[in-house]
Amino acid sequence: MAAIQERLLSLASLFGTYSQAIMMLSSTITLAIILAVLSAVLLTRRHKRLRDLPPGPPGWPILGNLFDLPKEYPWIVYSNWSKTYGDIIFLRTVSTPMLIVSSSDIAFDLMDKRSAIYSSKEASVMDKMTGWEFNLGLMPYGQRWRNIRRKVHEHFNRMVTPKYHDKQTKHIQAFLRRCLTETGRQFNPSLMRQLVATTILDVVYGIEIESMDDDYIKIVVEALEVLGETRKPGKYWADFIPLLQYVPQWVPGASSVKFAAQSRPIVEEMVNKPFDAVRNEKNPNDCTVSALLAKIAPQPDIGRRAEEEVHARHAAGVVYAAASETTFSLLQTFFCGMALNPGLQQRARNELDSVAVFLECIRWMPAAPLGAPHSLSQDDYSNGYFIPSDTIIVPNVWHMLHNPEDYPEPDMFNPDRFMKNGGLNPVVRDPTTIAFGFGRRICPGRHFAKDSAFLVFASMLHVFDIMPSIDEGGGELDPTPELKGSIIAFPTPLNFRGKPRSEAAERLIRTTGM
Ligand code: HEM
Repeated sequence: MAAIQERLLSLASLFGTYSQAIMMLSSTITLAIILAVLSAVLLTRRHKRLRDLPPGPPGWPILGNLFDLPKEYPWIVYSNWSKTYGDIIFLRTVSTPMLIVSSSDIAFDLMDKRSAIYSSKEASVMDKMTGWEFNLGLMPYGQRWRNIRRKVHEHFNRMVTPKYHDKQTKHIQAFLRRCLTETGRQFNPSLMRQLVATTILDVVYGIEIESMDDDYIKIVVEALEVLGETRKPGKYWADFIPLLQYVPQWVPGASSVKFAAQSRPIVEEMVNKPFDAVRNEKNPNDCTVSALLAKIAPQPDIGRRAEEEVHARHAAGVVYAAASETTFSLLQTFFCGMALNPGLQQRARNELDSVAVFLECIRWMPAAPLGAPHSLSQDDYSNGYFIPSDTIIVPNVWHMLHNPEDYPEPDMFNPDRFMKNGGLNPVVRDPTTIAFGFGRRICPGRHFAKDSAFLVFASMLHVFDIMPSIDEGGGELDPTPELKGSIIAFPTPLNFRGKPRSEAAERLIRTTGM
């Protein structure tokens, strides 16, 4: 009897296992079918979405458009591509999708109106390796960005910047005196770099320097060269194959690692050296950093205070870096434009005309011809095209500012395009709404940059005539420049010189602000 019971039990258990197995099998099959259908649907949708990508050069398997990326004048190459592919061009470099936007309307639609999802940024592998990751302009959208941005905004918003006019004017007067020694055949552009660097060092760190050879100027120029170098398309492979960042320096071809190891100390010095000089000073001069530190000091929580100090360090560092070469480029453009248009200089002394001159300088040779890329944080559609999450959005600012529909004869330097009946023409698109970036990431230093430009324009034109430079035989050189560079671009060559307008003007320069 027991044996029968045992057989029955084992049969039952066998039957149970079998039925469980059947159930498991059938549920696995069902799951597999569901998964298969789901993935087929997803694949079809994905495929459809990939079919919906904006047009662009075809590229290679895996590497995508890596070899299509232009090494020189990318804004012109992208501008030419837009004639074939339209206002939005899709590219892919290995795994990074990129969208080149050539229309200002689309740029506003994406980065301004949809700024909730188009405001992030992503530091590249090379940015991280070279120490540039601290830069607000490369920081993902989030709390850290918000905190540092707030610090920059507090010290450079429209209401605050007039308080810097005295410092700006003092440095312009010193610049004009230095210009008196340089009124030969050709203007020395390093005088302008010195003006910009001394002003921003004084405003941000309260540090006053006299010579162009000063370390403080060298480090910012060199650190920005590092940034420009890493932006050269296809130059450092670690950006496309991140594993390369772990290759030891001695391995042949480890150029990304070698370059980063040389560059990092330069970038760190730019951020730390002037900041520590203020921090270690018992009675620092009135400046952005001393104000930031004074605000942090009462914070009781040590951890919070340390974090705030790092943010202050990075806020000051990014202003120092972001203001220097951009403003230098803008001033060079002004001098080229003036040398090309001697007749305009008399009029440009008038306030409204000087606004038109400023707008035309910003438009004609934009200091950041490809703006600064934004990153899209979720899938999106634009103009019927699919734009995948994490796409890098590159506004072709140069193309937008050279669009003949908005700006007829765009290659001409012609401030009159902004004037009508003795006033500013409201119909002409304001180039500052494009050249200073978009949406939540718009340049927070634009008011300071504008003030710097107006003060230099007015002071220079008051006492100097700007004219084409002359060669050894006394012949005039053509001051028409072309725009060259990378993340920041400059008019080149600089064929202009300055000459005091009169003896009285020269006396004024020598005696003012001494
Ligand atoms: C002619 C002068 C200047 C030009 C053309 C310029 C242009 C730009 C552009 C195109 C951006 C990127 C905006 C975007 O991502 O959409 C930017 C960002 C920035 N600029 Fe400027 N800029 C100039 C001067 C300055 C000055 C004088 C300062 C500081 C006082 C400054 C501080 C910054 C900072 C901190 C950012 C990063 C903002 C962020 O990502 O939130 N810039 N600038």
